[in-house]
This record gives sequence, structure tokens and C-alpha cells, in this order.
Amino acid sequence: MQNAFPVPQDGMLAKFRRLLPYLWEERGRLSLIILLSAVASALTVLAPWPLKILVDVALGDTDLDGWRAAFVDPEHGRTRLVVACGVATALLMVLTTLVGNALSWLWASSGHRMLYAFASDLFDRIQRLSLLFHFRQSSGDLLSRITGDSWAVYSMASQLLVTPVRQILTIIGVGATAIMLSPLLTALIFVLAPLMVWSVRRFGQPIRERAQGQRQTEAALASFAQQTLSNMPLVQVFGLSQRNTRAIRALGDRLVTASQQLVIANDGYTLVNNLALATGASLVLFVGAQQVLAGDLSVGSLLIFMAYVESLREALASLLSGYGQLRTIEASADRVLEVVDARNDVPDRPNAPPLRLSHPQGADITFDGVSFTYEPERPALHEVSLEIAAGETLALVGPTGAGKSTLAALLPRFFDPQSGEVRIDGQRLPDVALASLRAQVSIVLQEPFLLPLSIAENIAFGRPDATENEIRAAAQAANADAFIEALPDGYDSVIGERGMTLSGGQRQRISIARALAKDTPILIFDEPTSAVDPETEAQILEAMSRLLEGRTTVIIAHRLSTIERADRVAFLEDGRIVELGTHEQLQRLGGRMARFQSLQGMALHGGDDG
Ligand SMILES: Nc1ncnc2c1ncn2[C@@H]1O[C@H](COP(=O)(O)OP(=O)(O)OP(=O)(O)O)[C@@H](O)[C@H]1O
Repeated sequence: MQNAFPVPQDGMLAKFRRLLPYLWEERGRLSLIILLSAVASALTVLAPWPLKILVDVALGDTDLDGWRAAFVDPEHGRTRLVVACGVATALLMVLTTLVGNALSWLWASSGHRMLYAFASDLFDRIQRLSLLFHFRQSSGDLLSRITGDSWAVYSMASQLLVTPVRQILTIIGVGATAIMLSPLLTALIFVLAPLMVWSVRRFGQPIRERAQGQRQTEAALASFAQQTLSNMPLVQVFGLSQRNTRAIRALGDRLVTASQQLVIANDGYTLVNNLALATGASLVLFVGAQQVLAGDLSVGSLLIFMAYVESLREALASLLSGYGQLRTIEASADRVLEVVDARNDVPDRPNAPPLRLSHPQGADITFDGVSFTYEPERPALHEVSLEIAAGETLALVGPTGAGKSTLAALLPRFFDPQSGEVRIDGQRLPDVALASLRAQVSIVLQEPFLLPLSIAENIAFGRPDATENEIRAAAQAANADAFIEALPDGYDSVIGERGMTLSGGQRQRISIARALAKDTPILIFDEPTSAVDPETEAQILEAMSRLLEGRTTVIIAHRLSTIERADRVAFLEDGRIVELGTHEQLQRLGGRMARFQSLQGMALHGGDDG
């Protein structure tokens, strides 16, 4: 499928800068997160200190800035200091947990708020893009951009702001405290830590690759299952169930292998991680012990260093892994910014006036030298000119691919012609507010479109303020009231709920009722070709006649019975109107339309109610 997006050219930082407004919206919470991160870093630095004081002062003989004198009283020996160290350790642990919880809570709420604000803006943007864009872009791809790639804004805040602030503060705090205790050991851990992190990262790479492999297999399995489930009639008629089950099992086997490989890679990573930590810790222990023996370092300070080795390794690893994820985040940012930057083919001019209609019934429609092309080399419409008078019903007839749907789609501005213009009551469509134009147009599609809502809601779709009586009146006029009333929940029956399904003819009558309820002066009707029984067809035709009254209707007609109801017929071939007139005129002319009709005789007459 052709991609509807231009290739993004910006650098990584420029892309991230464009997502900053979403972070700015959360500035209050983010500031609090940064403040709490500083507290968390301070707690990490303080955590091993009670142990040092316990070892050096309470158990040993060092007098640390008068601590010994203050806490070790001659009466109770060292007990008071031991208790104080125990309480301090417990307090630090509780505080660390509480601050960690507060941080998780704050980040969960503001991170997700940013994510959903961004995803809903993206969804809104996608809904406004022209149908041309949607023809070119698969809905699955757009869905993955909304639900998957919009996480870029969350990950960006996390990896470029929240994590680095916390880890850099920890590194500074740990580094400064360590230098005060022993510059030599500090130098050693600062040289060792990046090496330890590098070795861990080096062996961590296969995990990412294997995790990706596992996700791809999972996605293939889900997509295969989804395709199978949505094509059940085909699966059953062609007896594909066994073949499909074999394919699912094969995918399942691949998934098992991928999961095993991931576990092996994870175990290997943990092993390297622990080896790296053990090497670093034993080197610090060795050099530190020499210093203790030489009287240059206390035992408690050595214990602090041992704790700091782990804290530093953790902080650096987290910083580097965030850095490693930047490319992935950038790839997602690209995909969401592509949607943000996608050119809107049907721009809505700011401050455009609303469409003003000048007839009591319907509106004059003019197609003036309109050309349109989906793909450059295959024009779908060639300089089509056509006038439709207010209140007239015009049937568009022609072979498949002639351009009937394309011509009709220009009216609600699903897309704009590349040349020529469309006017309603003399006003060029791009000159009026898009919403006001679409408010005057109803569509009944060949494939009736119903949402999993109640029948009443489906009818009132284009006019949410319709009263119960108006909904019922529309259903009655569409010959739908009787079958709706016969349903267990009547108008409150929800489509698709508890197996509630409707026949093609019933669905069609609901979509006619919807158009009647919207009650617009302009109607586009794509006539259903599906074979319905003569009684249902007669009911649809009768409902359709009521629908056409007092409106300007463009009807893509496939049946003789419909063509005969139209005031005029435009016969299209290869994107051109080749004949135009009343049905009788075109019959008498004995030209393309008459020939087409006689060739299509069976289809045109087959469903006719006459
Ligand atoms: N989404 C699209 N992308 C590319 N080309 C398209 C697209 N839709 C239609 N076309 C092409 O434009 C031309 C006109 O198509 P259109 O659907 O308007 O014809 P139609 O007369 O309504 O046909 P049908 O009766 O089969 O619905 C055809 O050549 C078709 O292949």
C-alpha cells in the first residue's frame, strides 16, 4: 500500500522538541517528580551511613565528630547508638519506599495523562484527514500509531527527563560523598563502573533482538487469528479450519522457541550482570581492605563504598539504557509526527462562512469541469460538468469503475477535485465551512454502516437531539418500525449484543431511517445491489421514494426500478458523462445507456418489483 506520509527530515532533538508542549501541560507534576527524585537520590546516598556509624562508632572506637560522646554514654555502654542506627536504617528504608511509591504514583498519572492527551489529539487529527488519506493508509497501521507509537511522548519524558534527573543526581551525590571518604577508591569505582555497564549492555543486546523476535511472532499469531475469525464463512465453506489450526500450531511452536531463546538470553544477561558487579565489588574490596589495613580508611567507609558500587552501577546502567532507547523512541516519534504533519487534502478555511441554501427544498448542485485522480496515471474523472436542480433526483449509471462513487464523494468533500469546482447554490465548496456543508448532506451507503449502539441511537446518529417520536417517525417512514418493535428490546436493542443481528434489508432500512432523521436537503444514495426478497425490496423502494421527496438526490443506481424513479440519468464511462437525459430519452437514443441496460438486462430487471 502506498504510504500517505512524507519522509520526515528533522533531527532527533527537533522531533522531541515538538512533543514538549505535552510535557509543559504537566509541568506542575513533573516539577514535583524532579523534587522527589532529588529526595530519592539523597536517600540512596544516606542509606549505608547508619551501618558505617554502627561499625565505626558503636562497635569500633572512632569518634566521628563527637557522635561517640553524644550517643555512647558510660552507663548504658553502646546500646543507645546501636538503637539509633537501627531506627535510622528502618526510617531510611521506609522513607525510600514511600518516596518511591509517591514517584510511581505521580509518574503513572502524569505520564499517562500526557500519553492520552497526545493519543486523543492524534485520533482527532486522523479523523479530520480526507478520505483520500484513509484510502492510502491502512487502518491497522493508523491504529498502531495511535495506540503504540503515541507512547513516544511518555517514553521521551521518562528517558530524557525523569530518569536522567534522578540518576545524575544520584551519581553526583554518591560521587561527592565517596570523594570525601577516599579519593582513591572513588577514582577506582568511577573507572570501573562504566566498564561494568558496558559489559552488561554488550550482552544485553541479544535480549532486545530476541524480545523483538518474540513480539513479531506474537503479532503474526494475533493477526492470523484475527483474519481467520473475520473470514469465518470463507473458512467454513472452503474447509480451511484444519489447515488454519495447523498454521496456528506452527506459529505457537515458533513462539515457544522464541520464548525459550529469550529466557536463555535473559539468564545470560543476569549472569554477566552479576559477574560484572562481583568483579567491581571484589576490586573495591581488595583495594579498600589494603587502605583499611594501612589505616587510611575505616571499615564502615569500606562498607559504604561497597553499597555505592551497586548504586552507581544501577544509575549508570539506567542512564545508558535510556540513551539506548532513544532510537526506538525516535522511530515512534517519527510515526506520530508523520500523522501530525500529514497534509489535509480538504482544508477547512478559517472563518469560512456557513453554506447558505436558497431553495425551500433541496439545493442546486453544479459540477464544473471537474477532474479527479487517485493515481497520477489513471484519472477517475475527466472534466465532468453537470447541473442538478434543487429537488431533482439524478441517477448515476455506468459500468464498474466508471467514476460514479468518485463523483458523488466530491459533494461532501471527502476529497477535492484536482481541477474544476463543485458549487452548491452558487457557493464553491472550499469557500464554506466544512461542518456546515456536511450538515446539509446525508448518505445511504450500499453497505449499511451500523455502530454497536442501540437502534434508536443508530437512527439518531446524524441528529443526536432527535426526540423519541422523531426517531419513531423516521423508522416508520423507512418501513423499519414493525421489525424494530418485534425485537425483544425494541428501539433499545443494541446491534451485535446478545447475538442481535439484522438482515441486509433491515440494516438498509435503518440507514434510510437515519437519513430521514437527519433530514438534509442533499442526499447521496448508493443503492444496494444485494439480492433481497421482492417484499423487502418493495418496502425499501417505498421508503426510498419517501426519502427522495423534497431533496436534491444523487443516486448511484443499479436497478431499473430505481433508474425509472430518477428525474434524469447521467451515464458515465471512463470518468466522463457520455449520455445525459431522462430514462425514456436515453432509451429512445439507443446509445451507450440502452446497450448497457440490455447487456445488464438480467441484473437490472432481476430485482425489479414489477
Ligand atoms: N481508493 C482508490 N484508490 C485508487 N483508485 C481508486 C480508488 N477508488 C476508486 N479508484 C479508481 O477510480 C476509478 C473510479 O472508481 P469509482 O469507484 O468511482 O467507480 P464506480 O463507477 O463507482 O465503480 P463501482 O460501480 O464498481 O463502485 C476506477 O478506475 C477505480 O479503480
